[in-house]
Amino acid sequence: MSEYLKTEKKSNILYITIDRQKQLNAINRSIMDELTEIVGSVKGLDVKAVVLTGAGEKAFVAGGDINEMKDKCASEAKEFAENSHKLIRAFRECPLPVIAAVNGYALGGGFEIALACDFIYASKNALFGFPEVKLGIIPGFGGTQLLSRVAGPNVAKELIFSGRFIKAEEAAALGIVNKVTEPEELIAETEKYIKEVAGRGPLAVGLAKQTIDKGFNLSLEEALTIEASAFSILFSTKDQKEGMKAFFEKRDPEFKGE
Ligand SMILES: C/C=C/C(=O)SCCNC(=O)CCNC(=O)[C@H](O)C(C)(C)COP(=O)(O)OP(=O)(O)OC[C@H]1O[C@@H](n2cnc3c(N)ncnc32)[C@H](O)[C@@H]1OP(=O)(O)O
Repeated sequence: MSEYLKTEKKSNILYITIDRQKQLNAINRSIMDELTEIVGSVKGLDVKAVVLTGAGEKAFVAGGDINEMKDKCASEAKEFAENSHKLIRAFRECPLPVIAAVNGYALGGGFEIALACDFIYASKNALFGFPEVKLGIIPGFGGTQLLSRVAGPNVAKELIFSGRFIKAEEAAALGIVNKVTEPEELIAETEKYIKEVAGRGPLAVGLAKQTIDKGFNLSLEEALTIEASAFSILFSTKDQKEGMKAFFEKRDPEFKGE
């Protein structure tokens, strides 16, 4: 594994920490590829959620590695951007909730990988922005599309055209961040949420994620078809029988993910 990626399994959670603090956790190609591989292989692990975070207090990720990008020609840049999109797909296909716990700078590619997660919890000291236009480029790890989908094209245009940084509270007001915490409470608050989800039916959580993501860009009619199909699949699981039985027996369900 890359010296810049740390993984730890703790209380039902897989923590992935980007740890390249001298460069404010800027991500290069090998970090991106390994991150994609790790997220793509969580299925076999006995965990309920994935938390992606940055080491240290200063940055989540201060962007794609500018040093690595500076001499690329157009075709190399295209390949680089397309490769990074594999990470977005890996996050989407992961059957578990993937939460970005953002501390400090989440800029450019860092903001993009946070947006590629299911949602973002951020500490008060987090700063989000797309400074790419200051470098003469645009976001290329999916940011133009992901931010538009999360906060609307008008917000995406305002932030991307200017390269302006926004604080966690403003990002929350725009619907980009789900929760703002004190810096020292970021991980504890994220864990509190995951503890809540851990008691729910894992197949239901995974299918809810897929249904929301798949349906989001379709017409309402097409999306409702996907929902009906996912809903019906759950009725052939033991978890559904257990969940409803437990309701009438006035006890907590014991889901097995079957
Ligand atoms: C498709 C994706 C595209 C992209 O993501 S493009 C990149 C988008 N991100 C940026 O443009 C942000 C670049 N970084 C900054 O503007 C600044 O940093 C900060 C405002 C985040 C922090 O400033 P300060 O506190 O003064 O720290 P410092 O001395 O600039 O940074 C510490 C070291 O970290 C390196 N570094 C920071 N960000 C990146 C990066 N994105 N790529 C490569 N290196 C980076 C610096 O160069 C420096 O290194 P040294 O100590 O050797 O001078």
